[in-house]
Amino acid sequence: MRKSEVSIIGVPSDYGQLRRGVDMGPSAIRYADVVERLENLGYEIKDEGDILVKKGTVPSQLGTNLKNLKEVIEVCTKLSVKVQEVIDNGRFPLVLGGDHSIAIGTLAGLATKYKNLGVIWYDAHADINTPETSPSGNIHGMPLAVSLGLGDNRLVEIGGFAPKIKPENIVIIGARSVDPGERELIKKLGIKVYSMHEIDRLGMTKVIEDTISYLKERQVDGVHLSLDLDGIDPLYTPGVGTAVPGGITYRESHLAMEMLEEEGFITSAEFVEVNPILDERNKTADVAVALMGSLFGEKLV
Ligand SMILES: NC(=[NH2+])NCCC[C@H](N)C(=O)O
Ligand SMILES: [Mn+2]
Ligand SMILES: [Mn+2]
Repeated sequence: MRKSEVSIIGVPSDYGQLRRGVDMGPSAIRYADVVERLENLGYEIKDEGDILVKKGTVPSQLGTNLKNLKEVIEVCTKLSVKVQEVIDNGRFPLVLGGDHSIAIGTLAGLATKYKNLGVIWYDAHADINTPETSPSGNIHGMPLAVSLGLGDNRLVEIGGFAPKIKPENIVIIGARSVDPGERELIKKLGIKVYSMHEIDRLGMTKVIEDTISYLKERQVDGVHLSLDLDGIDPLYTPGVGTAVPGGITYRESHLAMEMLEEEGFITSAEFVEVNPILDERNKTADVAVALMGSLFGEKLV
């Protein structure tokens, strides 16, 4: 990790999907002692509090099939400004979700600072649906597409410019539930995917080694880790809204985080989709914080 000053940004939004409770993710992660965990590793932690997310609004679709579009735009716009501010202050942004739609805001903020940003998308899903291909209308299934400049213009134009990222700078790890339209787009754009098949065949060590050299070849000027807790097998992280069996193990995930830390090129991170209502005794938030420990250099000896 390059920076020793870390800012935690909570984003208590559940507007990107329809299962209530994921808005309590930031509280659950704080309750799992994220601040203490990282402080013990020698980091200077500033909890920036939560982005203001208006609750109890009447859901508006603004004439599309996208659910809660207006709310998602509001949240992501505020988040993008906050992320920029944190980077301007020379700090590492650590974003706590919230559902995965918030990545639209995180990436919009990052893209104002990094012109050739690499993105590691650790997830059971590809989250690269457009309004045309989405089976659900849920915006948490769309953040990669939006950040590539595809989809509803009001999302694409958040921050006033598009696209935020390049297809060749994305690596998806852990995919095992990909919609037909997403598959087509991934092929068309040539996006690098390590699905569960490749993780099984190559092993996580090789997957992360290859990911690192792939992104280095692209000469990225920063690497954002977007970690959806549903990338991990629901045995370990049951508290997620769209669980898919057959996922990455707890050990493999720690290994991945440790290897990324050793390389030292992760420049921002977000941990999303922790839903305490669906969880068992805060298990999923505990895993999230344990993985953050490894990502920030926790070692046994
Ligand atoms: N971030 C997530 N958990 N995304 C799940 C997306 C599920 C499905 N592909 C959809 O578009 O609705
Ligand atoms: Mn997912
Ligand atoms: Mn996701």
